[in-house]
Amino acid sequence: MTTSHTGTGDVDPAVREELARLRDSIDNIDAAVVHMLAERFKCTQQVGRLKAEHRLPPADPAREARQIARLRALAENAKLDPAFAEKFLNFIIAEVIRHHEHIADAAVNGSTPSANRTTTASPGE
Ligand SMILES: C=C(O[C@@H]1C=C(C(=O)O)C=C[C@H]1O)C(=O)O
Repeated sequence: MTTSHTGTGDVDPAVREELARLRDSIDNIDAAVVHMLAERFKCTQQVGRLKAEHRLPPADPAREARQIARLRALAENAKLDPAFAEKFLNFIIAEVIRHHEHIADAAVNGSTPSANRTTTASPGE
């Protein structure tokens, strides 16, 4: 395979069709991932509010350890790199904990998060 193409304009039509078919599936999968993540965050926001109401800590490391062990096993069965699965879950959980900290701050201090809160930078920031 050559690497000099800048697009797919000069590629064999059969190859272009196969690429388009695969990219359609990738787009569908990406949409499913976004929708599933949105549903997950709806649930975790509810957990965050419940925790804030009952003065529970934002993070639960024991629960996280169980989730990581479970996800790594699922990834291995699915032939997905378990290290990647763990990194991905940790990335999401870090964002969830950040949300929970905001919800807890808002519960204690009103809707404005406390200015002197000490948190580490979260993914995507
Ligand atoms: C959602 C929770 O809060 C945090 C976020 C988690 C997650 O995103 O799965 C798991 C454990 C907690 O650190 C929870 O305690 O269930």
